[in-house]
Amino acid sequence: MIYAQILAGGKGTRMGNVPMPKQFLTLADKPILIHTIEKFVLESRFDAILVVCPADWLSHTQDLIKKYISDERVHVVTGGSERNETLMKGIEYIQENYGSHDDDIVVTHDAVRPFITQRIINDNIEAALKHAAVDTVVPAIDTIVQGTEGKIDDIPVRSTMYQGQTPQSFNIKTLVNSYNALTDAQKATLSDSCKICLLAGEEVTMVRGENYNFKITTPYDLRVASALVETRD
Ligand SMILES: Nc1ccn([C@@H]2O[C@H](COP(=O)(O)OP(=O)(O)OP(=O)(O)O)[C@@H](O)[C@H]2O)c(=O)n1
Ligand SMILES: O=P(O)(O)OC[C@@H](O)[C@@H](O)[C@@H](O)CO
Repeated sequence: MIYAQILAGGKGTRMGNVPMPKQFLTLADKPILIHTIEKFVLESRFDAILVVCPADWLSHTQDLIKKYISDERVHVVTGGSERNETLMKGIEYIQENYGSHDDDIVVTHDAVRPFITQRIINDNIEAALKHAAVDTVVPAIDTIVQGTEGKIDDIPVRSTMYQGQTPQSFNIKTLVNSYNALTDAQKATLSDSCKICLLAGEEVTMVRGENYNFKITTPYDLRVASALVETRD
């Protein structure tokens, strides 16, 4: 089975003083989350598409999906307090409702990356059918500087540096086994999901992202996203 999981369980604190978590803010004519779901329902190979949202936004999310999306594969699930807890809640839902098979894969995506393309989704599915873990990346444009307490520790060779995006896609069994093998201290250091597998010693394959597949994190990002939507319409 091939699943999609759209991670929409965050609060969007870096978006500042807005009335709702950023995934529900309007971009052009509809919520950011809906733009993202629309890209996923176009892919017919998904058996189910989970939208994992904050507990107190469950009925709002269900109402939005009723209004904008008519696809029976879409299900709304309650997320967790950390991003990877949200991911694992979605996996629990999959295993409880559809069972567990060795070749099951999941394509996970940030709800707040609405400019994902069909090419990126397709490349993730193809790669995850062959490899246990897959990340979507773009080559670093700026030089990456590593530092602590105001001083540079290292300036890695830029040609080996990438910026991680989503989707991040996994063989579900590998993901669950890797997550269960981590200590709480390791879990606390994670800023993405591919590192779950990396820390567990699994190989993680890269597929090409796009610069416009950026994450809407700050008010600046929302302005850029609004400008992009307008020029595309
Ligand atoms: N407990 C969480 C935290 C985050 N996310 C999702 O992960 C994606 C990327 O995370 P990020 O941009 O960090 O979102 P927030 O955690 O909402 O933002 P912030 O860190 O500014 O509060 C978002 O779609 C967000 O909804 C999630 O599903 N569950
Ligand atoms: O660290 P942040 O909370 O900004 O983002 C967490 C994830 O969303 C992020 O790691 C993926 O989008 C990959 O970059």
